[in-house]
Amino acid sequence: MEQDRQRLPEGGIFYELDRHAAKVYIRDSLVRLQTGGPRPGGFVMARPFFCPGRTWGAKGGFSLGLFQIHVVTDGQKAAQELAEVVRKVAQAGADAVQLRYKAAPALELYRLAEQLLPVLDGTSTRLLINDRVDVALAVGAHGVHLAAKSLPVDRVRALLPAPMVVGRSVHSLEEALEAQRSGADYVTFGHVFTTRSKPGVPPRGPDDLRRIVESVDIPVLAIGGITPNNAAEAARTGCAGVAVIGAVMGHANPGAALSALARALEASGAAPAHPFRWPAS
Ligand SMILES: Cc1ncc(COP(=O)(O)OP(=O)(O)O)c(N)n1
Ligand SMILES: Cc1ncsc1CCOP(=O)(O)O
Ligand SMILES: [Mg+2]
Repeated sequence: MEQDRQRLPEGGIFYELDRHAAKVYIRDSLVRLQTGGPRPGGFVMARPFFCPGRTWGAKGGFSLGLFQIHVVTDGQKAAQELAEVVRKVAQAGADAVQLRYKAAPALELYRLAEQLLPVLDGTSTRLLINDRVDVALAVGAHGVHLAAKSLPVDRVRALLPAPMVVGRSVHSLEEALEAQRSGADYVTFGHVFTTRSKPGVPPRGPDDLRRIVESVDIPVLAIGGITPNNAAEAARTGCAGVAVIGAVMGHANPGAALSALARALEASGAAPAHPFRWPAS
């Protein structure tokens, strides 16, 4: 942040930040304001590139970058193609890529993760590993996402250093409360909307998502059938963001798909009830 500073004639300092640094700065400042933490050191101005004519902040809609977008891999892509998609979504500002490849042996998952970490270098996108705590630790990922049949959250929390996050998929209020009691940093609830990943299974819907958001004190991500068309509806439940497979991994232009989701979340005018906070690494 230091290298691009200029003193303004009006007083104050102008920092030209790249897109990721700006997003992280704005988001952290807003979280601090929302949660009563120390106030940000500077006045933050954001140019609303996606919403011309709208002045953010005027009506409490200043929520740029508060919503998480986690891209979950679909386990179908070859390593080279996966790395390319990950590069694109990281450049577009994805908060996390979750490597989910349930059929892969540990070594294959490890090699994939090892290949993805340098792709994320210099971006604000974190790497999470689905289920395999050993792989997450061995490769130095930013955290682990636990499934219903994964190891218990409290045992995993005890194994991982504090900067590594532990997330857990939940499918009911009881599971969400249990995950919170056990020390999960966040939970994911779904499937919220109809999704090809769960053919024939009725979605749980945004009302159930809202009940969970209102019952726990940790961030809740929405998953299942999330697209730019329904992301705002999810955001209005107070969830902390979304996790997606198809809308991004299945898109011909994953970067553009990620940006479309981000625009839809921000344009909802909603803010997370419990914003997601990544530990300092
Ligand atoms: C962020 C996120 N949320 C939910 C899931 C789904 O979890 P899954 O790996 O399918 O595990 P269970 O549904 O069996 O608990 C995910 N992978 N990521
Ligand atoms: C892994 C998982 N868990 C609940 S829904 C889902 C799949 C989400 O995929 P999509 O974003 O394509 O609906
Ligand atoms: Mg599942």
